[in-house]
Amino acid sequence: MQVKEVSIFDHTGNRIVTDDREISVIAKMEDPKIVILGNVVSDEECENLIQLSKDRMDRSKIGSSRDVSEIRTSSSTFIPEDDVKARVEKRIAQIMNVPVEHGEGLHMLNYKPGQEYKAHYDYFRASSRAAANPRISTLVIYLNDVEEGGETYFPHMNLSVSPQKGMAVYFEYFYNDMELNERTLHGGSPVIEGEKWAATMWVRRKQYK
Ligand SMILES: O=C(O)CCC(=O)C(=O)O
Ligand SMILES: [Fe+2]
Repeated sequence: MQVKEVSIFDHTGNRIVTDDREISVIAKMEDPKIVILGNVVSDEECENLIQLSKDRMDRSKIGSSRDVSEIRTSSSTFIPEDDVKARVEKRIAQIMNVPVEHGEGLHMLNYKPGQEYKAHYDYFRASSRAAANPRISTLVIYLNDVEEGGETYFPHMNLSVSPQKGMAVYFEYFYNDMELNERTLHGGSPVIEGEKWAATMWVRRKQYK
């Protein structure tokens, strides 16, 4: 008999009650656990997070050595310390069921039409230095509605999640069965019309900050 792997995401029911907000569980998949969540952040928080990072993204473009990677064509930045960021990160920690110090901090992504994040794993290679404190789970929060494209897709699961303002997708990849981890291959498909703003939280097994 196969023993079921343990998930960190052990919430039951249709709602996750955090200190300051009720998150709704829209859909859930097992092996690997992938959960679609609603009402994760308010419209105002979405706008605040975008505002906080907008200038930084713009600034990063002024630098001449802007990395052009075929894997990730979006622009990105870690958000500076701020009350809204702290509040949202605390809530995320409760949703992801890990101490806030295990999180890497909200990472903002902005995709313009044609920009994408090709299929990848969020976990580190076992041989990498970072693997001493591995990533174990991810939450991608959508901060705006995208007219067309920009889905988060999981090719091995035949699953694609449409970006909707305030919603999020959770997945984890610390399983003993490596095949389950490999199923979390995912990407952000190209934005076709409009633009996409998202915030990612990658979580480590041990304290990170
Ligand atoms: O933009 C997305 O939908 C995916 C983002 C992602 O995979 C990441 O930030 O690691
Ligand atoms: Fe990713």
